[in-house]
Amino acid sequence: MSERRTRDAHAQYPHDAPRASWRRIWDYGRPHWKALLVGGLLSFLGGMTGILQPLVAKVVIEALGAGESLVRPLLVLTAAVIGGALISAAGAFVLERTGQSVVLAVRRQLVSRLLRLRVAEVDRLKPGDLVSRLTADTTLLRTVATSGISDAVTSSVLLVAGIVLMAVMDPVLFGVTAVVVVVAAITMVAVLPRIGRATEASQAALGEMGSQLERVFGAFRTIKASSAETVEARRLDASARRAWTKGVAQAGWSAVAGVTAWLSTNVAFLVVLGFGGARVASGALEVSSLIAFLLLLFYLMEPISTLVSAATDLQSGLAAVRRIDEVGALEGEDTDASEPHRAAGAETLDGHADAGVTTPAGKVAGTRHNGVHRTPVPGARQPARVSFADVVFRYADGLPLVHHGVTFEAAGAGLTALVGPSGAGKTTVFSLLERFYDATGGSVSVDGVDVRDWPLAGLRGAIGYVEQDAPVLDGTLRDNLVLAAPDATDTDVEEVVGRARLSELVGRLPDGIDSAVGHRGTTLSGGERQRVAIARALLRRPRLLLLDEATSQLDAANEAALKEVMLDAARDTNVMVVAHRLSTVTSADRIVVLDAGVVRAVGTHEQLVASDDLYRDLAASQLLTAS
Ligand SMILES: Nc1ncnc2c1ncn2[C@@H]1O[C@H](COP(=O)(O)OP(=O)(O)OP(=O)(O)O)[C@@H](O)[C@H]1O
Repeated sequence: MSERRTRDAHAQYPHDAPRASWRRIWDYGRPHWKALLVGGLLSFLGGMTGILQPLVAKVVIEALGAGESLVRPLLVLTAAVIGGALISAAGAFVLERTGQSVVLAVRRQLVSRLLRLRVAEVDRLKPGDLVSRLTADTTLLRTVATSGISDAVTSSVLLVAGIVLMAVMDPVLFGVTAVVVVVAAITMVAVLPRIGRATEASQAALGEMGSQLERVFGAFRTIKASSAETVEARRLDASARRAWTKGVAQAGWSAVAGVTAWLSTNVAFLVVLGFGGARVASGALEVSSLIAFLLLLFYLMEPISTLVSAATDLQSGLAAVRRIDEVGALEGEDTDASEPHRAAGAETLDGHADAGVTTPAGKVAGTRHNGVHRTPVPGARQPARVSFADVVFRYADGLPLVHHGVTFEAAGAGLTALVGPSGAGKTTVFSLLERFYDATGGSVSVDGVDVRDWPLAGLRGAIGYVEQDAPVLDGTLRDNLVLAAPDATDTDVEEVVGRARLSELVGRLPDGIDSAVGHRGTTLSGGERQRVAIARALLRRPRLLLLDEATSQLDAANEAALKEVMLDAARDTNVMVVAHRLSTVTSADRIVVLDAGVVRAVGTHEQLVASDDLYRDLAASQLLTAS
């Protein structure tokens, strides 16, 4: 059951995601190799002082037997103990600091990657799971990519040094020890991969819990209103239990690894004591040599247990790396989308009135897009020309077609309304223009150039988009307004606040435009959120303004006022609206009637009332007649 769940979680990610390997963990540590080397060396030196102690102890015992002064060897021993502790502590700090740096670097990479994912990818993934990959999985990497690596290396070196010393000291006793250690090593090889698998399943269960939480808090009021707290708590509890079960399995296997290491050294200790004792009794071995051998074995316990926990951590790290790399294998957008808004605006504000001079990807002759952003020319802003030519589209393989060959033009300034029944594919038209998705067939073009040939930043910089549910982000009202136009001046903001009829709201809020609006704008009404979203889009001074049901929650007075704003904007901007309320669109310059993924008619309100049955029915159902 849980195996299946883990597989389900992976099924959303590409199958060609790289399999994590030890080398992959090293990839994370490599940029910090100098710090790793210093930290590793310090830890190694600290460990070496420990391993030298049996040799010094041998000297002390021999000095005791010979009646010599113990002061010197004891001073050396004390210096070795204190010095070793200090050196080990310094090494641990350097490694821990490096670990934090590794996590920071991975988180930065992941954040940048996540924000550049294609909308299509994010639409099908669970945000809670992505968040857990960014937080919990990167945290797992912290110790692994640094102290994990250095512990594995230093403990191995110490172990080898100890083994050589033991073999030199007494080959017979070493042979006895080796038998025990080999048995333990075989057990380890069987146990360690299970720790990795259990960790991965446990992390996946955590991610699932994050998704459930995100689901609950995304619709908290609905859950309350549906009295669904208990049911939802049960679902969350089930995820928590799965995480617990996997965590316990991981702890169980780690315990097996730990006890194997402990038993092997202790059994070896006892065997050496018995066997060595007999050899001392028979006169084949000096007492001091037996004590030194036993002490050496004793001191090797630490590198052995460190090696085991490093191997355990590395297995957990592999699990984390697999989950992080799965995000890396998701499809991202063209990197140019990260260009600053100003740069994007500069290009698009130049104005591309003439066909052929627009050069989004340098494909069309004329003014080349060569990375030099010309200063915007006031008044030179030209409305965008939009054209859909036989566009065929489905959201994903296996899903039905949404557009079956959509063709229409919306060229230049003016108001174009997309109307039609629910599910006809109106919002999808906007998603294709913004390149959230790419057409399966046909061509979507802006200014005569296929949107796929535009630099993304340039394309999106030309568009102001108000989504259907007018999202408002946590932050202040000002943060929300300048989101798409960070360089807007106070005067610009004030002007747009007035145009979007937000002045009264700003006057009422305790800190005016700098008041916090709460998570998802919960302190605002639905209509206020829509006006904020419209103001945000207007502030960008777009050449193409897309409004998806942008006035659906406004009262009559505000709707009428924003209709004026829309018509005003349409004088020098290509404004496209999706509206169910035909009152919003009667004055549109052109109305495109979409039905079941095809354009069935284009015309003005009067023309369509006269010529198109579906439009006439839509108009009649809203008590509208041609004026
Ligand atoms: N992300 C998506 N993944 C899969 N299918 C989707 C996705 N978004 C929309 N659809 C489907 O595509 C079809 C068209 O959706 P679209 O949102 O474009 O319709 P619409 O005309 O805007 O509808 P409405 O007026 O109800 O908003 C619908 O059948 C919808 O279920």
